[in-house]
Amino acid sequence: MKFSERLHQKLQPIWRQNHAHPFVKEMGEGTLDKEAFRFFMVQDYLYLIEYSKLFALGAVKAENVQQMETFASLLHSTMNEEMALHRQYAKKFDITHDELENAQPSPITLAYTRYMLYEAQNGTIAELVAALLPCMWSYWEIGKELNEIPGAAKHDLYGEWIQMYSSEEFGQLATWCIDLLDQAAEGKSEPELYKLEEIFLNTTRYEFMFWDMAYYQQMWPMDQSFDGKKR
Ligand SMILES: Cc1ncc(CO)c(N)n1
Repeated sequence: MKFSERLHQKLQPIWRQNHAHPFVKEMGEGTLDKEAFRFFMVQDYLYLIEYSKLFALGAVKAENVQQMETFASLLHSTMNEEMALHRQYAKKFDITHDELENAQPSPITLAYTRYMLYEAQNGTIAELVAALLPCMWSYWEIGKELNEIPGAAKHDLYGEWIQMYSSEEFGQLATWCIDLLDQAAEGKSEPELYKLEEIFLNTTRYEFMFWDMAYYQQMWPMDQSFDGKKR
């Protein structure tokens, strides 16, 4: 069995909780609070900036030119295609360039991105990919699942999101990451594979917390007087 299949099987119960999160469900039904989605889009934009750096680090740690090309393509697609979706939504929501530039990460955005960056910077290429794979893979699965709901992909607000993440292009990126992990896990010992599982589990957990953070629009609890603007 491929390592990715083993992970997928083992973590099914936790994986399912991500799909069942009210944010995801309500996006599919078209009933999600607009403000929660706006909050999500801003935080996800900040998330993707840091996430892109994992691909850059992947290119540095790549073990051959072909892997390097894959990471370069992933970096390019994330910054130019996936983030284009966020810029488009920003226009729809009247989120100005200034607001996006000055936006501050929520505690979960900060914790999640820094955790991934820590593993990417300090770990092997396999650990780097284990950290980023749940992101790509779960969004692709969620996109496809929501796309099955009649009318969901045509929804005024959430339709474009569903179209993006259920697209073949996005599926291709997710497949590349799955293949990268299977390649990198080849020949590894059980303790090393266990470490990969642990990282994959942690970012899967963070995925759930990211939905939760957006659904409840959670920022820091006590510093409303600090607006975070760069002066
Ligand atoms: C939090 C999060 N996870 C995964 C993706 C998919 O790239 C995303 N855009 N945001």
